[in-house]
Amino acid sequence: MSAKPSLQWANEPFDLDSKIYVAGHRGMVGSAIVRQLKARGYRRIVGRTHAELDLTNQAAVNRFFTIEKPEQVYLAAAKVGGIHANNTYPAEFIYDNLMVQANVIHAAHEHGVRKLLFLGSSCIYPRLAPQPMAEDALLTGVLEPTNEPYAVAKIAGIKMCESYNRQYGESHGTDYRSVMPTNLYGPGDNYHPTNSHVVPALIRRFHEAKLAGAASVVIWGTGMPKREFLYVDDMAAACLHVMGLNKRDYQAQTKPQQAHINVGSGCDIAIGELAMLVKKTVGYEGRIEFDTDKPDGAPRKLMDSALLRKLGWTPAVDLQRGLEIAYCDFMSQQQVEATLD
Ligand SMILES: NC(=O)C1=CN([C@@H]2O[C@H](COP(=O)(O)OP(=O)(O)OC[C@H]3O[C@@H](n4cnc5c(N)ncnc54)[C@H](OP(=O)(O)O)[C@@H]3O)[C@@H](O)[C@H]2O)C=CC1
Ligand SMILES: C[C@H]1O[C@H](OP(=O)(O)OP(=O)(O)OC[C@H]2O[C@@H](n3cnc4c(=O)[nH]c(N)nc43)[C@H](O)[C@@H]2O)[C@@H](O)[C@@H](O)C1=O
Repeated sequence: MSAKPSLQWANEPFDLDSKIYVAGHRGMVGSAIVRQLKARGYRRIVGRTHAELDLTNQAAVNRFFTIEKPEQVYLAAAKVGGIHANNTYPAEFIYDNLMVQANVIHAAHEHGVRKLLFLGSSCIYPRLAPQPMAEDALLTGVLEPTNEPYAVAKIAGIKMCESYNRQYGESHGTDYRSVMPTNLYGPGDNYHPTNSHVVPALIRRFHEAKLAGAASVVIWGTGMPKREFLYVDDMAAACLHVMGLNKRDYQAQTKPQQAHINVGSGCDIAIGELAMLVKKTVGYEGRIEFDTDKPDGAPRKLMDSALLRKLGWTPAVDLQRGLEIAYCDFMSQQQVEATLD
């Protein structure tokens, strides 16, 4: 076994022998976090699939922590979906997310985990928050109704991290942080035709229209809302960056007790323009139509990620390049599915 570096406890994430639990390690973000951890030489990464460990089951989560004894936790497991899924299954979105995060965060505390990273979402901010949305916009207004249950669960997750830091920071060294990702996309995304987010949904729809020779493709809503997109490997790099920040440096930049920090690309784009970009990436030549009976959701969700930039993180993959990689990923998933048929 290699010797542990003689760093202060706040730098423990750099101990490559530290045992790290990535909850949701097969999801889009969780698998990207695992790729980054492995690339940086971390040797002891543990994960469980949903079938192996249902994180809504408190007793099972406690058993897992007792057996595995992780030293750090990345909490990337959640009930996730786009505007239609959030609007159609609100009970599942609030129940599953509250249970998963309450069980994992509390079990982490009970089992002596000092470093935990919780993944929230940009939808925690009010529907009409001033743009770009800074961290202190939290709890200043009314939420977007299509995803309010999910947003309320995510706000509870942030407040759990802050509360455990407040109560146990001094006595136990508890240092739980939260990152608020903007809309993400990339390898490992969910390409479901209706329950997915806009980027994977449009990749599938334009691809299928190209194959079918369809004259037009329908985009939900007016095409006017603006969204900020971030490539998933940039998100994973941000997660490791935030986990690795020295506690003193982190707290010097954030407000007392504030545990959440925004992660965005800094650029947003109207959904109509995004549709044009995906159309070009896929090579579809027909028309685009808009179904205005479908919800638009929030008019704009651009995050102010200045804090994280100041702390040394910058994204590397722009939207055009990211969409090309995502389309290749979709094609390879299609090939795997065809092989399994
Ligand atoms: N995708 C996006 O655009 C955004 C995502 N986020 C947040 O990022 C995080 C990761 O999202 P993403 O990777 O996209 O989501 P995915 O749906 O790709 O992955 C979610 C993971 O959670 C696991 N999971 C869900 N429910 C349970 C459960 N009850 N027990 C055990 N495991 C469970 C799934 O396991 P299995 O695969 O085994 O079913 C899956 O691995 C989430 O917290 C999400 O809210 C935030 C903003 C935007
Ligand atoms: C990440 C974020 O994701 C969800 O919020 P959202 O930002 O509204 O995400 P979305 O990707 O589903 O939609 C973005 C925009 O795109 C439009 N749109 C057009 N055509 C399709 C389409 O075919 N599918 C989808 N999903 N949207 C479409 C759609 O009408 C909307 O205007 C949250 O519920 C919550 O989960 C959350 O945190």
